[in-house]
Amino acid sequence: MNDTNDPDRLSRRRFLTSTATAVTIAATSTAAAPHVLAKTSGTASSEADIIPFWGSHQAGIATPQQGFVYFAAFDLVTDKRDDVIALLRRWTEVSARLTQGQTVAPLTDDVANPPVDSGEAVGLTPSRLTVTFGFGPGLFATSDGKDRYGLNKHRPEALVDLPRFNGDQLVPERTGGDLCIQACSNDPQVAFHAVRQLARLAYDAAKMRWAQPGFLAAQKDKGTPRNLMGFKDGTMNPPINSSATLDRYVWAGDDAGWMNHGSYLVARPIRIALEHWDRMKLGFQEQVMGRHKNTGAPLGGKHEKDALDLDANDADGNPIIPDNSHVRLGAPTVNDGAQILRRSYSYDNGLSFTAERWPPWRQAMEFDAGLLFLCYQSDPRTGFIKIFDNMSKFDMLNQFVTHIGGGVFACPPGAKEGGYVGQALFDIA
Ligand SMILES: C=CC1=C(C)c2cc3[nH]c(cc4nc(cc5[nH]c(cc1n2)c(C)c5CCC(=O)O)C(CCC(=O)O)=C4C)c(C)c3C=C
Ligand SMILES: [Fe+2]
Repeated sequence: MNDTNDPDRLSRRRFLTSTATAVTIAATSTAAAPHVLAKTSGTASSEADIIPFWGSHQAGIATPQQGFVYFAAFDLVTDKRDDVIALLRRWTEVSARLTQGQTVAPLTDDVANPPVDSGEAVGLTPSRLTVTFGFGPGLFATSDGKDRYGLNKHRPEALVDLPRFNGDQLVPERTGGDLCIQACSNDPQVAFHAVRQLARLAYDAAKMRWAQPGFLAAQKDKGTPRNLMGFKDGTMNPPINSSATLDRYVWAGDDAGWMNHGSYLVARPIRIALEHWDRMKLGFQEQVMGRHKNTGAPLGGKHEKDALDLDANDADGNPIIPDNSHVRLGAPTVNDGAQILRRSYSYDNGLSFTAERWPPWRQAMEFDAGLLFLCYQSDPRTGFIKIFDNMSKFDMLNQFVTHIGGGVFACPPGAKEGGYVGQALFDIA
């Protein structure tokens, strides 16, 4: 297809000319939102619907979790460093607009060209849209002895390739990626729209590799949301309103060079054998998790926020919170103090044919559903890897869950207005 007939190229040209003048975004409210908002309605963007895009940290990490995510990983298909820079600039400018409730570029009446924006978010509020970018190991790789983008020596030490964990069944088509985008919003159509526009604007520089939408139901009492296993999930997350805690466990520090104020994301789609889980007795489900299902309290406790008593034994001398329960294996005290900021979403991909691995060895269409596990940390070696190494070997939960893909990504610091996400990396290199 020649340049004149390729609609993507035409809209790229129009996009580049229109954004040269169009993008000036004012900083807006920083008002804190309650955890997981219900979907908002109305057409006018109010300050409460807008999360500032520009800032020292990228939004979407220590931001109160929105109701929906659309996560996508991309492969870079260009061999030119300048194309990567242009892509990141374009993605940054457009994301800043979308998070303010604007279209990709001002809409026009030009009927001779594809629209500059696909349009499904027109009339919707941004609903606290955040767009968060990450860089996978492939951005820093060498290929055929050639440093792909001249970034090899700037690959952060913390951006390690994840080891193969016990039980991993990673599908290549749902694993890895040179770049990733996590779009979160209280409106699923807004989150989808954001990734759709950015994927389109990647043109010949990057192609989508895998994607996963997810949801997180708001509780009526604004309490901790429940995952598809029916348990409150997120109770013991480090508090996002404590900057000292975030500095310690989530943000990369002064010694991280261009990643200072950034964070590392580990993303893992985890399929849950819901049909199998639903046949388990309530008492056993609670032993697996180490918490009561109804209240979310740790076994032996009464209230959700009660501290785990890992030393408490029952009358027979057995630990009340079992040795191989999920929460014991995740607790900081058994992981040299390790903590991660979990930002996971349930997912539902419909049904798929499944041959069960347990009696009565049913073969049937089953829910292809689970948890898109997303966690942020200052260093995956002392965060996810430290905790999950043990979990993957001993956790009773492993009878019900399978890690089927994922990746690790360095999420750079936030961009200054007029700059682009990841600029500090390209400016030094
Ligand atoms: C480090 C990796 C972890 C994976 C993978 C993981 C998967 C996973 N978790 C749940 C449900 C719950 N997790 C809970 C607590 C919890 N989970 C992890 C880590 C991983 N989970 C940690 C570090 C913790 C906190 C432990 C603690 O400090 O007590 C809970 C309990 C409530 C809570 O604190 O959030 C639930 C429920 C599922 C279903 C799942 C995979 C599908
Ligand atoms: Fe967990």
